[in-house]
Order: sequence, then C-alpha cells, then structure tokens
Amino acid sequence: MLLLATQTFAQNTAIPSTGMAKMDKDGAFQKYEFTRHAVGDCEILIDIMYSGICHSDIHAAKGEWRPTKYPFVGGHEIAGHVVKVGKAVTKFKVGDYAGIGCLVNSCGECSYCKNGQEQFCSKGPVFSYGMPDPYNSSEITQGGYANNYVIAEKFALKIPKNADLKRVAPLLCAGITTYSPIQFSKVKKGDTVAVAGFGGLGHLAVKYLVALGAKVTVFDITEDKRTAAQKMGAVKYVNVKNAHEIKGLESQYSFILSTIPQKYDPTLYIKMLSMGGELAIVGLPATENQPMINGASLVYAARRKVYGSLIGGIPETQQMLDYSVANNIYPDVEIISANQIDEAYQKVIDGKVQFRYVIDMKTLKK
Ligand SMILES: NC(=O)c1ccc[n+]([C@@H]2O[C@H](COP(=O)([O-])OP(=O)(O)OC[C@H]3O[C@@H](n4cnc5c(N)ncnc54)[C@H](O)[C@@H]3O)[C@@H](O)[C@H]2O)c1
Ligand SMILES: [Zn+2]
Ligand SMILES: [Zn+2]
Repeated sequence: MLLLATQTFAQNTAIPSTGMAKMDKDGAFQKYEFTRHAVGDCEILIDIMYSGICHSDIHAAKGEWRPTKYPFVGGHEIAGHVVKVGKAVTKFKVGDYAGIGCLVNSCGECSYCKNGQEQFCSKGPVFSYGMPDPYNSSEITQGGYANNYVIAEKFALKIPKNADLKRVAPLLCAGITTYSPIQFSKVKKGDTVAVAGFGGLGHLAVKYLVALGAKVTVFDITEDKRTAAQKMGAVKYVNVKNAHEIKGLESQYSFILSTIPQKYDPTLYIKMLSMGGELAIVGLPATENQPMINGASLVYAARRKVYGSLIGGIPETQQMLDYSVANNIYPDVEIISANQIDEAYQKVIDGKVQFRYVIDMKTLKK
C-alpha cells in the first residue's frame, strides 16, 4: 500500500505557486514563487479567488506567538474553485467552489479527530501556514495569499454554489471561531449577551447572535463603530474607554464572547456575567502573560465559567458555512489587491477596517 502511494506521488509533479510573502520579520510582503506538493489521490488543487486577512495572520507574520518561519505566506480564510482532483476524490469535482480554513491536516486516528474536532488533535493539528505536515509531504505549509492550494478533500469545505465567494472567505476562520462557542454555550433567543472586540470576528459574532434572537451588547475601544453595531442589530454599544458607559453592567450577561487581540484585564467582563454565565475567550493577545482570570472569587461567587475556544472542527465548519449562506450571514468586507497587504495590516492593527479585508487573489500576477 505504502509503496503504491509513494509511486503515485513520485509520478506526479509538484505544483508551482505564486504568493505574497514576508521574507523576514520586518520586510514588506513581496511576490514569492514556491511549490506545493503534487496532488495526491485524495487531494484537490484549488485555484484561489479570495483570501481574508485575519488578525492571527498579523500576530504570526510578526512572530508574536512563537518564532515564525520565513518566507511566510499568510492566509487561512481561503475561497476558490477546484481545478484538479486526485483519482480517489469523491466530495469534489472540477469547477466546484471550495474553501480552506486554518486546519489542513491532523492524525485522523485520535478520539478528537474521529469526533470531528480536528483542531484538538492529540498529535497536533496542521495549520494552513508555517508548519511542517508530518502526515503528508513534510513541507512547511504556506497560506492562502497565493494563487493555489493543494489539500486533502477531507479538510476542504464545500462552498454552496449560490454563495457570494468574496464574502465567504472570512467565514472559514472568523465565522467558525465565533459560531462554535455560541453553539457550545447554547445561546438562545432572548438571552442577554455581549461581544467584546467588534472587529473581523466580533462583527460576525454579533450577526450570529442577533440571528438567534439574543439581545446583544458590543464592547470596543473606538467611537467609529457605534453606528455599525446598531445597524447589525446590537441593542447597546459600549466604548469601554468611557468609564460612565460601563457603570451598572455588573451581573447582566449570560454569555460574553471576547475576541480582543491585545492584552487586557478580563475581570471587567467576568464581573458582568450573571449567575452561571460564561465568558468564552477566542482573542489571542500577543503575549503569554494574558490573564484569563484575575480574581478567582468573582468566579466562585456566581458559578461563572471562563473557557477558551479554538476555531472549530471540519464538520462544524461545514455546518457553519451552510447555515451562514442559507441565512445570508456574511462578513462586511473591503476588497483589496495583493500589493495592499502591508497597508491593510497597519489598518487592522489601528482598528480601522470595517470589518474584514479580503484580497482579490486575481490581482496577483504570475
Ligand atoms: N481562537 C481562535 O481560534 C482564533 C481564530 C481567529 C482569530 N483569533 C484571534 O482573535 C483576535 C481577533 O481577531 P480579529 O481578526 O477579529 O481582529 P480585528 O483586529 O479585526 O478586531 C479586533 C477588535 O478588537 C478591538 N479591541 C482592541 N482592543 C480592545 C480592548 N481592550 N477592548 C475591547 N475591544 C478591543 C479592536 O478595536 C477591533 O475592533 C486575534 O487575537 C486573533 O488572533 C483567534
Ligand atoms: Zn483566523
Ligand atoms: Zn488526531
């Protein structure tokens, strides 16, 4: 079996790819030619149309979480169409829309993988960029700021044919990362809930929560997004920089989702939880010193829960995608060309994007 697989692999040729890469920590993005492994029997080749810019790309590009491997091609919110299928592929045919999020491989054998929670794979999931793939070619994965991607069909998402492709891309990370904890915490109609950090992730969280019929408060540090929050159906917008706006919000919320990307004190939000309320944290500040609970008595006092959440498994991502497209829940996007990535990064850092940049990958000429 193994011999056969190796022979098939060797007969195929590597796929040339053009991307936008940072060659070192401080350099600008520039055009970069590289190869992806040949399309295996169970794999597909996706021609990338759109690639979202997640704040995680920025943390990674700057090496804020761990040392980054350069050249670095970011991008894990990928939408395009299938241009080649391996001979054992059953889920896709040439011409189908297909998407890729953060997950591109996992062991497939542990209990998490078997339960569709590949993000928690006990041997370690493989993410779409910056990692060797021990389950496949051992190449360092490169992300979706590129014109193509080779991926096992199992990890590719089916994008419905009626979807708006350019707005689908951010659902593959921002969508699933917010959808998953909302499902996990079983938020329901009429609940009083909140979202802290009203950016790429946060605004999708608001849309999912409003669609469920929850009463949503938004917390952010800017005045610029007050009107947008109201338009999306939030009942309240709080600029946490204004002390008077925070007053009286203690013990109000049964669920708060924090997407804050910078170091902050979560005590503010834990205090706002009602009896048994849950604070789900998905924001990943660029520091190991981010406190999760600062004052344990606040948790004991009202049986509050604080938990973290990481993207979502492949089956749940497919469920989110189908649900979002069927219910017309899409991110608000600004489309940019491939040579605007550096500028876009700075605007995301400054909180100036409304609400997600998506790169039109067809602007990247070979
Ligand atoms: N857990 C996961 O699986 C997962 C997946 C994707 C992204 N992330 C992380 O989520 C975070 C958010 O990503 P994004 O793409 O939505 O970022 P973003 O930059 O689009 O949005 C962040 C928002 O938070 C606001 N903000 C900043 N500091 C704040 C504070 N102290 N209080 C309240 N609001 C504040 C900003 O004004 C902005 O509106 C990042 O850290 C990213 O790495 C985690
Ligand atoms: Zn992301
Ligand atoms: Zn596993």
